[in-house]
Amino acid sequence: MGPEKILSISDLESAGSKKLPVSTRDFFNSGATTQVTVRENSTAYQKYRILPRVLKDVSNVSTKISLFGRDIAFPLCVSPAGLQAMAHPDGELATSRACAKYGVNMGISSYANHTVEQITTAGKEIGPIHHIMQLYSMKDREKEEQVVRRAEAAGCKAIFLTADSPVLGVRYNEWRSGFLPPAGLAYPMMGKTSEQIQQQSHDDGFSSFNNDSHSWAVEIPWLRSITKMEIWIKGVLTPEDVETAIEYGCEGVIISNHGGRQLDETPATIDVLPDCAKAARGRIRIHIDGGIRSGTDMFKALALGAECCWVGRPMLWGLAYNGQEGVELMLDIFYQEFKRCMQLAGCKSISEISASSLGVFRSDGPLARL
Ligand SMILES: Cc1cc2nc3c(=O)[nH]c(=O)nc-3n(C[C@H](O)[C@H](O)[C@H](O)COP(=O)(O)O)c2cc1C
Ligand SMILES: CC(C)CC(=O)C(=O)O
Repeated sequence: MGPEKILSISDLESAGSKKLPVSTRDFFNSGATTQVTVRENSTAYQKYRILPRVLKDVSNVSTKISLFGRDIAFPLCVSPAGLQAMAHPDGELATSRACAKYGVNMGISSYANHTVEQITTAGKEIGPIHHIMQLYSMKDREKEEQVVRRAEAAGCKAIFLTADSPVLGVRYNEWRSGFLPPAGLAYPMMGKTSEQIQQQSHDDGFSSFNNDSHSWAVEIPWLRSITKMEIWIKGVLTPEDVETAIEYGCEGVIISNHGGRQLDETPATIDVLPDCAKAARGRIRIHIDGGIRSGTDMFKALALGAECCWVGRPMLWGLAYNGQEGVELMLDIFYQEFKRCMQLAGCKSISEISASSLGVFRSDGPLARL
């Protein structure tokens, strides 16, 4: 595909973004207001440095972790992101096939351009894969219940309840470039078309169907009453909310600020991860997304207490670059970098990655141990 050499996720970002019209590129790549959080999600990783242990036998490294009762190839999955047909006509089908080929799991957005049945089938035709279904609390409870029931029937293992989006973030870049969901696209899980979404007010758009009076006390018991799937909360940034998720019996949380697309000036997810992991004390699964762009970022997130990393935009760049093959390339870059990082840091298995592998820069002083 083209003369470019795509070696890193940053190379893929350039090559994939180049293929997109400006308004689509802005919709995918940018975030809320001044985009402090979008930037910091990635740059915050530079506070941390890896302290390798040397002269260790790393000839047989295992990168596997177990998730939803099955080993996945390495601790990276693809976050639920809507409108993947805008990046490539095959959209979520291509993503699902690439994830299955690579042995990792995939999140399906409620605003996918294909149905949950089509997406899960596309992946399973290639190889073993688990999917999770992302859900917004909706004003239309019947519709919400339908999404949950279809996801469960299609074999999804968990609901990721997106808790950070009672209303949409303030997205100047998108609004300046006049982004509108493209005519002709459908959102079959929501039973909507782009044309119907375009009729909502400009700053509500997609989120006009979300329930802004949602609450822990209503949503979680209701979900439990209608499904046996695991319930995870996506969009947690504080130890307090980790504790609440435990109280409500949730199986996991995604430490996430929605890739900086919702509330700007929330902290980088890597910066709140240690406190959240400490609060969890092993009572709930802690995963993370936002700004993860390399194998060393993944290593740092695991060292600071995450069990698994999820990525959104890198998948969209891969799709835009070359459909399914582009997403496979994205996964391959992360896998090779992560495995090589483990070997060079002297870690033979995931359980050997810990805070003792990291140093941190505090103010202007020398590198400090964690
Ligand atoms: C274009 C786009 C669409 C997204 N759509 C959804 C969505 O429908 N539901 C959701 O919970 N998160 C959505 N997200 C957020 C991702 O699930 C994820 O939290 C975020 O992309 C992670 O940050 P990263 O892109 O820096 O890896 C979307 C993100 C992007 C970039
Ligand atoms: C379907 C949209 C609400 C997706 C999006 O822009 C987001 O979740 O950030």
